[in-house]
Amino acid sequence: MSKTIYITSGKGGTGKSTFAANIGLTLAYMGKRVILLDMNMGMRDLDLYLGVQNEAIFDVYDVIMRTCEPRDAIIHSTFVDKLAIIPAHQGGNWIDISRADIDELIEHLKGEYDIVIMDGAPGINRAVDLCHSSADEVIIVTTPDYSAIRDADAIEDRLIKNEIMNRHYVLNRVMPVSDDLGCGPSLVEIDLRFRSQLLGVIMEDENIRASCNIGIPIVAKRDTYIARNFDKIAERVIREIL
Ligand SMILES: Nc1ncnc2c1ncn2[C@@H]1O[C@H](COP(=O)(O)OP(=O)(O)OP(=O)(O)O)[C@@H](O)[C@H]1O
Repeated sequence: MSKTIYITSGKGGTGKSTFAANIGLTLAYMGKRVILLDMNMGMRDLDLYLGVQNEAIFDVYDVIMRTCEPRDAIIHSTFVDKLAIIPAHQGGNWIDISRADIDELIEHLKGEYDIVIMDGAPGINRAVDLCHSSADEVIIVTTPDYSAIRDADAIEDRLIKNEIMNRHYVLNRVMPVSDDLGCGPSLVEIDLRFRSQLLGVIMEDENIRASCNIGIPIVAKRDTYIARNFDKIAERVIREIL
């Protein structure tokens, strides 16, 4: 059965799009048919991270506004044929979009893909409310900073209020030294605070930042510790979410 995952965060820049691109590609390498929807209207990055920015003609907003058919906006990844993406609009207006519009698009895509991954906007806003209600599962991406965790708490509160019970979180940009220096919360402290299940931990790594800049997701390099870590996270997605 096909599933929809919504990726969100409290604070901006925690690594949602980086995570979406890499987990999407990893799941596609594992044989799943995956489509990534960039729902961060006006702030699109996912097409850049997958190196398809020059192929984008139509986008999610065009599909929802019926300017084009979904197939016209779908871009196929060059890394593996089971991965596709619909980019976000550079402008667009969430006021024009209803929950029914998003549900209709997702239902259509679920007919052709095993997993629909929505890469969302940070913070609490109309976009988040509309998208997370249409998802089977929400993944919160946070960094191990007190500010990011406090903002992630606020997102969790909102999800709980809206009765979104299927929730995981990913801890991204972890630097081992911060524990030793006592200048950040420990992983145990963070896990105790979350009311969602831990899906995975990703280290701060310059190679991840560089891979975003060149449009080649880091997991495309299969023989790295980062690709092996994403394999483990993807196996957990398959076991606990799909
Ligand atoms: N584990 C990591 N190690 C190093 N750099 C990272 C890591 N994860 C993400 N980054 C970098 O952090 C920056 C922000 O990442 P990204 O765009 O994925 O965040 P985002 O949460 O989607 O942002 P926004 O809230 O604006 O949508 C990018 O430059 C990315 O390369």
